[in-house]
Amino acid sequence: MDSTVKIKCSNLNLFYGDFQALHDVSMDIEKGKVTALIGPSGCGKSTFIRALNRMNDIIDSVSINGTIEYDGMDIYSDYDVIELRKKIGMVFQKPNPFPMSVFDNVAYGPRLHGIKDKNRLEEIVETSLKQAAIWDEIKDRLHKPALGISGGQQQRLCIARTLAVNPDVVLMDEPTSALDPISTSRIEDLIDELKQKYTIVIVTHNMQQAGRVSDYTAFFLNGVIEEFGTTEQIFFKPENPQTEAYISGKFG
Ligand SMILES: Nc1ncnc2c1ncn2[C@@H]1O[C@H](COP(=O)(O)OP(=O)(O)OP(=O)(O)O)[C@@H](O)[C@H]1O
Repeated sequence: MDSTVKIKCSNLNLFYGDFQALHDVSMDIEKGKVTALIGPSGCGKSTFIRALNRMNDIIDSVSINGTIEYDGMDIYSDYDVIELRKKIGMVFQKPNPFPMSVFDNVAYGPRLHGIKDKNRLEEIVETSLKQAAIWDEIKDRLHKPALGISGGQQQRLCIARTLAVNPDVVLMDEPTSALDPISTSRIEDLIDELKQKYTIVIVTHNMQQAGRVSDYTAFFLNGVIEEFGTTEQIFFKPENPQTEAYISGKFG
């Protein structure tokens, strides 16, 4: 496998019962870059991003064929799902902190993976909150309930919680759709910083956001990748008329 490819998806078909939600999807996700998934509602973006860390496994009706390789290993046959989700973390559309303190939210994953030493946990919590650009705002409220902080802070806390288990890839499914413009802009700045260390895949409905944060963009339509390329090419020189129509706001 090409060493710049972090995740290689080949001829992926995904079904919910009889309904086929993804058709023959192939995509190379490049290491250390941000890849945006765009397309109208119901075109399969969330289904695809959830396939990358096997979040669809929890849905009984789902069946999949094709392959997804992460660092050259098949995620469906070579990985234990817990280990896979540690390496490929996920941030959801709505901030979903656990009903516990800020500290315990971030320490949750490391504890689950066997870290018990108090000093080590404190170190991880601080580093993760710093990486998620929320430490300064929250450092005096570490032992307060996470549900009591603002929505934008909760989403950065959820990013910190994802980073605390030292992932390699971070999947973000519309991470700013529930946030105000200032919180959105903070998360976008954060994505820019995080890509120095992580490979990021982001689903977004916001075209400006895709343009601002991503290096590569995939345009999905009816469960098919209509076009995939550098964000610059997709936005300024789309080859497919459907991509052009979507980007210029003619549908979706
Ligand atoms: N659990 C499920 N069971 C059955 N069908 C589903 C399930 N989840 C999604 N689908 C269907 O699969 C298709 C793709 O849905 P998906 O959520 O992946 O689209 P999307 O592009 O992320 O949409 P949106 O932008 O609205 O979030 C849709 O037709 C949807 O109704």
